[in-house]
Order: sequence, then structure tokens, then C-alpha cells
Amino acid sequence: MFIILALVLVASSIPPENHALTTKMTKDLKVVVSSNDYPASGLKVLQEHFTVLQSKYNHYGKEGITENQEELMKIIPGASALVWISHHPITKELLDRAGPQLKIVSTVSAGYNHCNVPELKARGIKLSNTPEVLSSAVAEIAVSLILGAARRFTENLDQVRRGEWEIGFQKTLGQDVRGSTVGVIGLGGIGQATVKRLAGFEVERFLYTGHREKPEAKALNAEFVSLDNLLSQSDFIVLAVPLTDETRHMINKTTIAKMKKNAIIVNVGRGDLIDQEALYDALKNGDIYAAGLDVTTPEPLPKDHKLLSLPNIFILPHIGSATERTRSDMGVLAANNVIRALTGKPLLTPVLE
Ligand SMILES: O=C(O)C(=O)CO
Repeated sequence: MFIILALVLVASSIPPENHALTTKMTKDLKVVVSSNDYPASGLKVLQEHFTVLQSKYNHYGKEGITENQEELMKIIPGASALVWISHHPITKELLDRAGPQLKIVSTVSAGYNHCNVPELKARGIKLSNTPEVLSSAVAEIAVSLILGAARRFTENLDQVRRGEWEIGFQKTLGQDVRGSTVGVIGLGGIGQATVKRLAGFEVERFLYTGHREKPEAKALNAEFVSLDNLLSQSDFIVLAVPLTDETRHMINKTTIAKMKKNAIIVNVGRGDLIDQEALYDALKNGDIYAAGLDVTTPEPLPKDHKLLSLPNIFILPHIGSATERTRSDMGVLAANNVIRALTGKPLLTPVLE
């Protein structure tokens, strides 16, 4: 009797956050997945532990955002975790609807500008994202955009489609990456992976800018410079920074005026890093050479958008992380963050903890 009493006392003195919940206990917890195209690998991990409710709509699918919003309002009440796919904003209304038991928003993306961080913080809700696992895939797209813009893929593909190939030695000539200066704004995981991939292209100089020097830059032979120096010296300017109040429209009329006439802007961050009106004018007037964008405002870009009328722009439909392996890795990482948050363990990739 005494032994049993002692055991009960010891067990009850362990703080609850040190208890890993058993699967049976976590099955009582509801996890909501915000879209129907979450990778099966991530879903499997979640379903082993929790009761999972998944939206039957896709954020950007044919059904549109509205149907999904309505569906989410129906399935979200009582959720302990939200697995958030795509960049649909986390609103106060959604959080209220979920209820006070909500512990974590796990966004299946590196960027979290859509996640309303101050509101999550005020409510004590954790936030995780999926950086690093997507760096190489996004860097491959950065390199593709560099090549696509520099070698005028838009005009050249148009010739192929029209069946009217320009013949001649001086036809649609592009720019070399060899011997160029590449400036990276934001030498984080994606910026670093881009520089690594470009190293084989005989780039003359790599420059980077940001809040502070990065220890990783040394091995990459990348020089830390001011934003102004990067803008005025680079042939290629790669945007790989998160979207914040500070970086919104960092590429604008004033910053474009500092660039070389042959400059090529590449954006794999977020559309709103660039003032698109200013970009349009600069490309139209030949103030800079070209642009390659994986991200735009809005997304999808309407097919009659004036940027699409320009020959010197190469636009992809936000496919940075869109490979089978990367999307699966992002899905599993997001699921593991949910398990950690709901079993009292530190998040693997925290934004807010
Ligand atoms: O993960 C993100 O934030 C992306 O936009 C990937 O393309």
C-alpha cells in the first residue's frame, strides 16, 4: 500500500510537459489540415497519432479560396493543431473559430508572412515552418530564372511556339553568367544553396547583403556589402529574403535606379518584395535588362497582367519547392512539428515557441 502511494506521489510530481502523451491519448486530439493536397507521407505520420480532419478543397484549385474558407470554418472548431498549406492568411476569425485549445500552427512553407505572428504570439500559439528542406529545390529555380531571364527564354520559346525561328548570328542575344557579379539579398539557406549551385558557372564575384555578416559566406567566397553597393555592382540580383514590413517593395523606383543597365532581377522570395509597377516601367524602358520571377503579386497572376506583355521577363508559377521529394519532406517535417508541440517537446523548426 505504502509503495503504491509513493509511486502515485512521485508520478504526480512530474510536471505535465515532461510527459510524452501516448498515441491513445493523442488520438483524442484533432489536427486540421487546410488543403486536400497535403503529401500522403505527412498525412500518414499525423494519422498514426491524431484524429485528422482534412479540407476537401485546395487553396488555389479550381474550387477557389472561398470554398476552402467555408470548409475550414466548418472543420476547424476544436482543433489542437493546424497544418497550413499555401499562403492563405491566418486570420483572427480563423483562430477564434478554432478555439482556445489550439496549440500550434504548422505552416508547410519556409515563408510565414501569411501567419499573423503577433496574433499567434498574443494567444500563446506556437508556430513552425519548413526551412532548409526546400533550400536546394528553390535554389534550382533561382538558377533556372537566372538562365531563363539571361538567355531570353520567353522570347525564344515564343519563337518556337510560333514556328518562326529567327535565323542569324546576331539573333536574340542574351547575357553570360560567366564572369558576372551575382548579388544575393538574404544569404540564408536558399541564398547559400543558390551560390553553391552557381559556383560552377564561373561567376567572377558573389556579393551579399543582409542584417549581418554570415559565417557561411567565407566558404562560399561571398563578400558582405551594403545594399547600395550590391545594387550598383551586380549583374544578377537574387532576392531570397523573407517578406516583412522592412523588405516589402525593397525593389522600387529608387533602388532600381541604382542598378546597372544590364541588371537582371531574380525573385524566389515573395512577390511583394518588388514594386511591380516600378519593375514594369524599368523593363519596358530598358532601364534594366530582364527579370525572372517565381513569385508575383497576386498569385496566380492574371493572364492579361501587363508584366506578361513584356518580352524581357521570365515568370514561373511559384514552383520553388515543387518537387516530389521536397514537398514530401516539407509535409513530414510539418507533421513532426505538430507531434512535438502536442507532446510537449521543442519544435524542430520553430518560428514561435
Ligand atoms: O516555402 C515557401 O515559403 C515557398 O514559397 C516555397 O516556394
